[in-house]
Amino acid sequence: MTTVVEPVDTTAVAVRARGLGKRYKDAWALRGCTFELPRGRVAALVGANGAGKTTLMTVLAGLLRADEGEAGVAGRVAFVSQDKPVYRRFTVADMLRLGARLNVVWDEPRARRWLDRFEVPLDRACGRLSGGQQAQVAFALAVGSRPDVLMLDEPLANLDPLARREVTAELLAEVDETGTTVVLSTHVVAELGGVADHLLLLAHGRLLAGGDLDELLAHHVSYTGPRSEVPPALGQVVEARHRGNQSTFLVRLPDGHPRPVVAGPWRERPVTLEDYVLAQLAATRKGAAA
Ligand SMILES: Nc1ncnc2c1ncn2[C@@H]1O[C@H](COP(=O)(O)OP(=O)(O)OP(=O)(O)O)[C@@H](O)[C@H]1O
Repeated sequence: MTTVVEPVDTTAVAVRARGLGKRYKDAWALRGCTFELPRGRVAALVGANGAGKTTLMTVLAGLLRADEGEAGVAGRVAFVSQDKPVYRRFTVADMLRLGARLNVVWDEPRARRWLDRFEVPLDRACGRLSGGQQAQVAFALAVGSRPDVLMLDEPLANLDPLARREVTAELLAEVDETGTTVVLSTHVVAELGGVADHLLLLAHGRLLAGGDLDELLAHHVSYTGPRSEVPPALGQVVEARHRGNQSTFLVRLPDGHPRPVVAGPWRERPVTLEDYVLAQLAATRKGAAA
């Protein structure tokens, strides 16, 4: 089977995958992956360990050949891998010079601004920087290359809580300023609220859910009430939790029905990204064990 990673020619779509699959020897790490990511979005790529996130990003970035299906990316891609490679003997300033030589497009002030923002010393050898500072060098090189699509594999790992918040804020500023599309894989789902506006959820190499985050969350609701085997309204139960006399259900509302109104003692609350992702991950883990 042939796999093509080719430029996407529509103006609205930044990344497209059609039936994308990748296997390592006989084991499929990614299978039947189909989605379109509109331009200018920040997509959270989430899934359990081994779900296929790194494989998907590496294939989309054109660094790994897929075994089936097609992938397309509009424009230039920058990919910051999980290990955030920097040359240990090079100073940060050397890395900037390298960025200028290796990239077709290079925006030095943009890269320097990122390093200044996170107080990374330009004259220090990368091997003498902390893990978080090395990550900042890798991000600075990526944003300096002015990509159309920026792929970040676990950008928040190694960063302290304040740096995590600041990095996500900077990424949003990048998107606003340049229209860059961002795909970021992460396990730190709680910190993506207000950052990601699109979700790609992988489980066992398959795309379990994908699409506009607001739309997806608006189709789900959480009910808490007296212990019960069933929720108080129609819908597909994504997750049921029972503790003592209390039950909590995360429910996907049926399409084409008006939103149900539930009466006391049941309480209804909107579903957050973290609720949704944790419920989906728990469901796939139970499914796998069954
Ligand atoms: N080079 C490789 N050779 C063989 N199998 C691999 C290789 N790389 C990944 N895999 C397997 O492919 C599957 C998907 O791995 P991948 O690294 O894409 O997952 P991930 O979602 O990024 O995981 P994590 O959250 O732990 O980083 C896993 O089962 C993994 O063991």
